[in-house]
Amino acid sequence: MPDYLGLSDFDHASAPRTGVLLVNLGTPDSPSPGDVRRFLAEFLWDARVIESPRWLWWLILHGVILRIRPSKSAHAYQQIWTPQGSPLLLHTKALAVGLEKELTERLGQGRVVVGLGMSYGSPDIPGTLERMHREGVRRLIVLPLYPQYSGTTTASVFDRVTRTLQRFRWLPEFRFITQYHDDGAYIAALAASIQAHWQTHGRKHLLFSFHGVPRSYLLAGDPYHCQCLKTARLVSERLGLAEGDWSVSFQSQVGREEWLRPYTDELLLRYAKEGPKRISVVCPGFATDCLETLEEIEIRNRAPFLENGGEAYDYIPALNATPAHVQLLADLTLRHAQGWPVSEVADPQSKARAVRGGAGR
Ligand SMILES: C=CC1=C(C)c2cc3[nH]c(cc4nc(cc5[nH]c(cc1n2)c(C)c5CCC(=O)O)C(CCC(=O)O)=C4C)c(C)c3C=C
Ligand SMILES: [Fe+2]
Ligand SMILES: [Fe+2]
Repeated sequence: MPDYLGLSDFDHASAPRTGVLLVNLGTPDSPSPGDVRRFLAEFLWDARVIESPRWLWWLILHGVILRIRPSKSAHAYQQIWTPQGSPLLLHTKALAVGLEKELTERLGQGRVVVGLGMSYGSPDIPGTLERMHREGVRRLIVLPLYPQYSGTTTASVFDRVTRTLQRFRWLPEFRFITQYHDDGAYIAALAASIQAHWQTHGRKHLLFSFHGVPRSYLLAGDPYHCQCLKTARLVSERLGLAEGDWSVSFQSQVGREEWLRPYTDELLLRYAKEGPKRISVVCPGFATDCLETLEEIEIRNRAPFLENGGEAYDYIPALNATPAHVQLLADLTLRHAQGWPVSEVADPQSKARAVRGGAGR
């Protein structure tokens, strides 16, 4: 018999609340090889991330990758780990706290709950959704923190959320934000953060580096590549950049398959030798700083660039929990909540009815 999750102690006088589930990729519990291995085993087993035939991929993953990669990645994580934990988790938590505060100021105390879930690792999506359900969330907006849609990330969030909701007896109304790559406030926030960075560090050639995906996913219809290019173009236009002042590349390739090109590390080496020799790198696809920005971009790519003829290299931080980021996500969320009675209050009569006549709602 199915055992659906229900609320047998439901308080009929409680007001329905709107919930926002913020989702990010996830991160290991610690930078130890064991914890990194557990994280990679979950992440890289996701068929949205690696589309190879399951049996073949299982052999490669367990026979090769999980024997080699965890210690290499653990070393990288150790370089960016903070006393409070993983940067990705810290920034995403701060963003969730900021968003709940902002939405509470706009909608009123107790109307909205912001939960945080990670696709892989903790806090996990099922645990957070169950908590939000118990806290009275009857309308749910899921906001994956991926401005550009990709099957590898956004759709993976959808799979996890809907798999969890399939176990619920009482489903919330449900909206899912698939992307915000050309949202005006997102573009403006990126442009303002680049402008502010240049005011202190000087203006340079702007390289937009996005996380890569296998090129075969683009050819199969994933819109990610187009959305990355559009984000970069809109930010450049907003900054008033000329064509030669900016470029786009893709980072973090894994394996031997062809990924989206040009590759960030190769392009930087070419720029170091041939120019432009003064570069600012920005990574608009990452809502928060993480291993891929702090280790790969800020640390790992710097020395090869400067040792091969590059003259200046800076990394412009992600939007993280800045007020501009909180505001734009609050605007985005409320736009997607349109038509919902977010100011709905508890029905004072309903408890009496419930006590007298059973389920009186
Ligand atoms: C192997 C396939 C991978 C695909 C496809 C992929 C797509 C993808 N990833 C992000 C965002 C992040 N990825 C991060 C780490 C990371 N990514 C992969 C592999 C793929 N990503 C690996 C193996 C790792 C772990 C680190 C490593 O071993 O290199 C992170 C950072 C996590 C952290 O803890 O800080 C993010 C964020 C996007 C946006 C994306 C496709 C669009
Ligand atoms: Fe990744
Ligand atoms: Fe395209």
